[in-house]
Amino acid sequence: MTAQTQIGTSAVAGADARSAAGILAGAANKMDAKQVKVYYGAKQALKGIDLAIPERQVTALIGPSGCGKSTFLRCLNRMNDTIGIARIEGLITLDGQDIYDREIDPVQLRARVGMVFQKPNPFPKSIYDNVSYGPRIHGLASRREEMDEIVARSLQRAGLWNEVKDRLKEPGTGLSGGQQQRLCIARAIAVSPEVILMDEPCSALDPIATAHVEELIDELRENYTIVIVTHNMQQAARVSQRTAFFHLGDMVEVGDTEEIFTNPRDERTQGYITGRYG
Ligand SMILES: Nc1ncnc2c1ncn2[C@@H]1O[C@H](COP(=O)(O)OP(=O)(O)OP(=O)(O)O)[C@@H](O)[C@H]1O
Repeated sequence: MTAQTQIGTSAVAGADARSAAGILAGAANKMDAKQVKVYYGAKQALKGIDLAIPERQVTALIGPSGCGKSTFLRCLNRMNDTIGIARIEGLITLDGQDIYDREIDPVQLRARVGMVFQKPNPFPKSIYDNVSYGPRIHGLASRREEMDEIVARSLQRAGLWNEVKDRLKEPGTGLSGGQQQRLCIARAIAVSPEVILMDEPCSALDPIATAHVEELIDELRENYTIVIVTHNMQQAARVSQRTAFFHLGDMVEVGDTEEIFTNPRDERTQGYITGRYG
């Protein structure tokens, strides 16, 4: 990252920086973004985002279409590296370590910072193979029984085990949309990530499947740090403890979700959450 030296090591910042970022006392920051700017060619999509991601909480990113939420999310596990014209400046740390450091292998990083996409995207493989794929390439199981154990545990954690335990050899693509999304969550969990990024994970799901995934997100935060992009304000209010409001490439404000929804400081946030625009 080019701007790293100017910015210095912020890492898991001290109490002052933490309170400046609005983080509750006592909650450690799992990730920290300082002055993150993203350009797609000549177009600037993020204008210098400062945002701390507290550990074992759900942080929701909200804001009107095109404001840069997905771009920011993709910075957190270097998915933007795969977009040729994307250029990133600033500093992002995971447990205090610069994730854009030359020493960091993006594949290993993405095992620690997993991602669930908007449209469920199971591989054209069996349910079992969908979940075992990551552990296999990362060498997490040496024997078949160990892999069976990882697959079962991941599907249980994703709330899907009871529905699929008798059909693990069937294709993942044969499941319903909501089940496919939980399969993708199981696949993300299988490599034991520390952070899970979710980009509008319920937008392709019906209300019942959405409720299922929301319950799951609530359970997962016991063990994982979660960042979710959502257009659904009720969803942000239901599942997250922290909410950050993005607007035209800026992060306008961040705070406790309840505070953001009941007492926003900035009139742009207020306009958005009351439906005046977006
Ligand atoms: N791959 C890309 N190439 C060029 N421009 C892009 C690319 N991805 C995003 N952008 C642009 O960057 C800006 C931010 O897009 P981004 O998808 O991050 O916004 P968003 O807030 O997630 O939007 P939405 O809610 O509609 O998904 C937009 O102007 C978008 O057109």
